[in-house]
Amino acid sequence: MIRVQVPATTANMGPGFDCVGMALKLYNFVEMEAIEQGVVIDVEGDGADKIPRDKSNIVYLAAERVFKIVDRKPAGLRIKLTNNIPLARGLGSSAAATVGGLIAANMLVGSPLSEKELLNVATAIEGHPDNVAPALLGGIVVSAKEDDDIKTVKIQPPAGMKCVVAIPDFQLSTKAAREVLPQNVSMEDAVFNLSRTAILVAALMRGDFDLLSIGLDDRLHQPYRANLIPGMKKVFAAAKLAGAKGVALSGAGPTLIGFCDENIGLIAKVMKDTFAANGVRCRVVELEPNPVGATALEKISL
Ligand SMILES: Nc1ncnc2c1ncn2[C@@H]1O[C@H](COP(=O)(O)OP(=O)(O)OP(=O)(O)O)[C@@H](O)[C@H]1O
Ligand SMILES: N[C@@H](CCO)C(=O)O
Repeated sequence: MIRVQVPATTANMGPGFDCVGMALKLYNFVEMEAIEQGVVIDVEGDGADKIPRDKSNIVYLAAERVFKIVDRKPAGLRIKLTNNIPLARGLGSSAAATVGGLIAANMLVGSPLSEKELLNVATAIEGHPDNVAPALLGGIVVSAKEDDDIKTVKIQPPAGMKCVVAIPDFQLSTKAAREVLPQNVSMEDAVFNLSRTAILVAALMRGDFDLLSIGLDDRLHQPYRANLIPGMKKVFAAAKLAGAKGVALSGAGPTLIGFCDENIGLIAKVMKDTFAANGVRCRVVELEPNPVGATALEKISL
């Protein structure tokens, strides 16, 4: 039986749309074993009542992808999912499921695929690398797609960086949050995001939290998604007033994330209160950046 732990991730980090993401210390677990026949899927935890237990399950689909690539397949498969990452909230639940399925299936057939190959397959499944790369590699990962090959640069999260996430009680699928984005953007907005992404990466590498305020600014996706998340701009403003060094939409939302080095309790409170004042109930959780990516916890040969 294979057991894999996969971290949650916060993608984009403001301007780094589809190319920057960071792993967080919150985990899903994927267990997988070969059985004599059939497909058995058990799900516990977040979304257990919503996640399919048949061959449309994305963990199963990821496993099938590996079996097809390596042309080796167990007769039957048992999968158990234990989920702590909230579903469709912007914390990389689908990336964790995909990465967990790929790693477990690869191990089940003797690990023929390298980490790099798994990353390329994971990105092909997800459509963009910003969640799957940090889910697999840990830390903060900047990714660039070169055809089907993903180039990555991993940055260790700066010492002392803390995160607070405000997770609304409604779901927002990535698909829906991408449908509101424009097909084209102006040169001015493109340059705005280029400069902010460069500053973001410099700030993270230097551990310069004061640069985060400008480095998390974005014009490519957050302004368009604001209408889907009541109170988003007000929560951003309140968190900054309370001491957050920067704030962003986590992934495709609706979760909002604040970055700080102090005052985390106050920032968490104002984010929750400001969401509530705008009619959104949310759960606020303090989460640390995670230097470590997906990890195989044990491999037991039966
Ligand atoms: N553990 C899981 N097992 C099977 N399917 C899952 C699992 N976790 C998520 N999913 C599927 O992925 C969907 C959510 O993916 P989506 O990309 O919309 O959001 P997200 O990954 O949580 O957020 P984001 O990509 O913005 O960080 C769920 O509705 C479900 O269909
Ligand atoms: N970069 C993606 C992350 C969510 O999957 C987006 O913002 O749509």
